[in-house]
Amino acid sequence: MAHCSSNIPGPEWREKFDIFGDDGIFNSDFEAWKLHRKVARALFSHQKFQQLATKTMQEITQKSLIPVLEHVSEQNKEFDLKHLLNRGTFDFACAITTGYNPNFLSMEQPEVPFLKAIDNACEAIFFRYVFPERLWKLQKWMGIGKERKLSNGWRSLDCFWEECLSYKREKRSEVVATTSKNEDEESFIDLLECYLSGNEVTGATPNEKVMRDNVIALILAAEGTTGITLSWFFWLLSKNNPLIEAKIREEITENLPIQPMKFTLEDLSKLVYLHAALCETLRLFPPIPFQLRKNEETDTLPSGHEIKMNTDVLISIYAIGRMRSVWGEDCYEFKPERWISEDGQIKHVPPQKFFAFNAGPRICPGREIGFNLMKIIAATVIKNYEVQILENQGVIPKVLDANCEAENSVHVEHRTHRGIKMDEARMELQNLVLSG
Ligand code: HEM
Repeated sequence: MAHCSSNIPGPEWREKFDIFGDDGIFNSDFEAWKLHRKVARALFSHQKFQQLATKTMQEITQKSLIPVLEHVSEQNKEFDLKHLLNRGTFDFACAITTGYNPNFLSMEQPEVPFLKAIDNACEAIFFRYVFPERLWKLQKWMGIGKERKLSNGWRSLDCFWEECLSYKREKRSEVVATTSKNEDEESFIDLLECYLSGNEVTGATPNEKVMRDNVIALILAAEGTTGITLSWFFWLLSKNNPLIEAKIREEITENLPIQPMKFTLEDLSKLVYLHAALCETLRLFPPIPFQLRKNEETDTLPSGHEIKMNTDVLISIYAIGRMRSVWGEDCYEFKPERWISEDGQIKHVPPQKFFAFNAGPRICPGREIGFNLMKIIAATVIKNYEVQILENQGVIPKVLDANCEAENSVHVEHRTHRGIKMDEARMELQNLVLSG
């Protein structure tokens, strides 16, 4: 197989995902990307960052999630779980990135323009892929349709960034002014703190655009993935055999302390069955359902297909998770057992097969943090509550409506279940879309 540079997003990707900025890890290539990648890895493995992540996870479950769930369960109220989980994971992502927990997961449920902006942006970006370039560029120029929503979303992201930066600067000047530093704050670092203090993790303070783009990228990377995976997880549990939920509950009872619900990372590592159920959720509903890459040189795929230079290669992660040839005849079934080896541990599945975290040089560096966060939230909910999904509401992944009426597939969240069980031929086709 010839040299393949398909880990490079390329200029078209950057143009379509412009809202996330040219100067962050998501949209950069080559040397610039290598530098951002090095920073991300150094930060995620830093002890003080990991302490911040663990402390934040505990705080969000104790001070925000449990009070809200107590309230709704006492009142026997129906509520939007996805909404709640997105807020919790957003608070988490914001705290580890900027040191600021906006407390959007609270009884008050304040408006979150950032989340709305992201939703609108994703809709508009999808539209940019589905419709001819000239059409969306015209809309952009005229400031109408989805492009208008996108530019409003852009303003919300920038406002949010300004808020985080002012908060951080104020905090830092308070610390300098009082000289009596708060022990807790002194012992943790977040990305913005590293940038502003010129910490060895990030090096000399970069310009504001680099900070903005990477802070937004990290918030998106952590929030947009974990919140939605947890929503699918609870939905799959309620739709499938109640024995799976019972098994998870039993595992939690056996391995986690009773009160208070304070888990260590070691406790979490004992939750093998829960881990397996989360992997199974990610296989069936990967929160990043496709990847687009640009080929720098003419290349040959393992299937024998030749792809010409500068070809867009669209890889459907969603389809790979549902192929019989990859996962077997039972590929549509929700079976945590497929992830557990004979000695009761999680099986190693190569990333080329389990693609939810990507594979190769751009593989997700936040996988462990993501699993820990999801395990804490899932364990807290399952141990204390029973989640019942309301009947008669269709649920379908937003960007994957098989019939692909663009308006509906992006606007409508609750619909009949059509489109999820697509046949394999269609999957194979979706798996590789080549355009010259
Ligand atoms: C369910 C959890 C998660 C899933 C399924 C997931 C999946 C992915 C995928 C598929 C990519 C590749 C995107 C691309 O190249 O287009 C990615 C990249 C990335 N993820 Fe995650 N992610 C998760 C959680 C997290 C968390 C919690 C963090 C941070 C704390 C994180 C940080 C990142 C970063 C920084 C990148 C960019 C890496 C690069 O371009 O080199 N992720 N993730």
